[in-house]
Amino acid sequence: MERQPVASADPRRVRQTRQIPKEGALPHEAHTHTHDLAAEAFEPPYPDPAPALEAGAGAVDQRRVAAAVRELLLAIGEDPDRDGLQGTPGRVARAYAEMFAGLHQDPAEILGTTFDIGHSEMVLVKDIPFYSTCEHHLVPFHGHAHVGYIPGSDGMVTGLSKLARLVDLFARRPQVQERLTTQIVEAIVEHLRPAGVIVVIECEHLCMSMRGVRKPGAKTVTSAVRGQLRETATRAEAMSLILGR
Ligand SMILES: Nc1nc2c(ncn2[C@@H]2O[C@H](COP(=O)(O)OP(=O)(O)OP(=O)(O)O)[C@@H](O)[C@H]2O)c(=O)[nH]1
Ligand SMILES: [Zn+2]
Repeated sequence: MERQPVASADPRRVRQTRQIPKEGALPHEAHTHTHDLAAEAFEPPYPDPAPALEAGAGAVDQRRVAAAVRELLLAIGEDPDRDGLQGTPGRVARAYAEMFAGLHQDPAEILGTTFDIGHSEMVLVKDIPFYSTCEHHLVPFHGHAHVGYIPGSDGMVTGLSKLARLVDLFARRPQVQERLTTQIVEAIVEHLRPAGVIVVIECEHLCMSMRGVRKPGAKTVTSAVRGQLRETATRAEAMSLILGR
């Protein structure tokens, strides 16, 4: 399979990697390297840039991510050259390419598939699982999205899977839950021109569970509503469908 081009590495990073001080280095850094650290940072196993799993992944500079992860490991007092960590910068780079692919995707491409079936009642896809990354701590937040809309007067609907793809597109970015919620709503308003839209998101934020305030299980619920779904009766119908498990 043909690999996606990866943006060229920033030469400043190469120099920076070369200048890792040896004097005063931690004990694990004391052993002699028989090869250039910079070259090592850009060769397999760090990184072996992943083929783009999906649109957008190829636009993440995996070589630069790998070099940064190597620095991060050194900064926390680890030895990036020990068994077990040698492939880690490359792995993280490949994972980040996937986790942040949404930065480089266009919602218009997802919502371009529409069908004129003359449907004018609410369509709701609920319990869409997703994983995102908290932009404050770069740890995951995850949960479920519920996406509903009432088609516009032209009766145009989109494919059901496209609503789930739209959630992933915005989730695969450094995010806060509130922005994730409104971006999904705004994309549907812009591209489907519906009569109404509702998005409800329920999440657990690992930055609140595993560190900091340490409240595992606490759920954050956000909603964004536009058009006819702001009206009391239609909103209540949508909420009862969402909450009815
Ligand atoms: N509104 C909002 N806040 C978030 C989200 N994700 C994380 N946060 C919060 O961002 C805040 C960052 O607060 P800071 O005081 O700058 O960072 P901190 O010292 O690490 O805060 P603590 O998490 O309380 O330890 C925290 O209260 C997080 O709970 C989100 O999606 N939306
Ligand atoms: Zn956080």
